[in-house]
Amino acid sequence: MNKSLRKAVIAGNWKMNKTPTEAKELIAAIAPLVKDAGCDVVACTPFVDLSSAQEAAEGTNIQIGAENCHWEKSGAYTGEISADMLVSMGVKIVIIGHSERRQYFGETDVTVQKRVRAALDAGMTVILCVGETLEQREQGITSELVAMQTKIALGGVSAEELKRVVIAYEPVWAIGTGKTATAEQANEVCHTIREVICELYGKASADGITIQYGGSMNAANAAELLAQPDVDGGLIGGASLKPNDFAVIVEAATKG
Ligand SMILES: O=C(CO)COP(=O)(O)O
Repeated sequence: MNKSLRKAVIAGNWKMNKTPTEAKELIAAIAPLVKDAGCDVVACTPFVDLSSAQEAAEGTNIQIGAENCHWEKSGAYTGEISADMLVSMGVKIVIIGHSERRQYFGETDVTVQKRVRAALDAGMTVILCVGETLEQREQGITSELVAMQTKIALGGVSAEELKRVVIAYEPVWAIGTGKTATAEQANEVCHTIREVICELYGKASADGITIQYGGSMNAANAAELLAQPDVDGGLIGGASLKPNDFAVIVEAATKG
């Protein structure tokens, strides 16, 4: 299907950056630069920044999202935040399964699946992250690995629910390293993910799902990555903290 019929989504992942006051300033700086965006624009912020970011985003086309959520609705889970809590404050988008969660906080494919379930049950849209390490790429198992991560994460997700899932392909070796996948590498894996979706849900779902690339996407390389036929957007770390760079990426998605 023609890529232009799919929704392009550029999402910032602020990671553990910015205080609430700084969040407000950053959203205020980004908003005028992206107001004419021809794609969805999202900023996923630390939990403590959500309120101030939402306040600053009011009346703009920027949607505010979270970076994680727990799979239970409530309970004895010290330090955790549930999807219902996010929804109660008007947050409708959440990143699940980011490689930094997998790498540093014991996230597994199974816990990713549980979090996806909880977020969808709460009515949220999920940005599901998958991607291989350098070692896995060198072993030649990228396709199998990414297919497996995708299949497990989406276990039990219906075709209807899938409409609220965006998949972000983020090669671990390209995150925060300045090392970007080539446009061909990015497209190849995004295409593989689309084939997995086709296998699981059929062609209409595969044609309709938004698949992002993430990993050192910046103002200089965004246009080439976003022009690829299977790359429908980006999940942006470092460059999402720089208003002008982020705006250039949004502009590239509008054209791509
Ligand atoms: O992890 C990422 C987005 O989720 C990518 O981070 P960088 O853009 O800083 O490489």
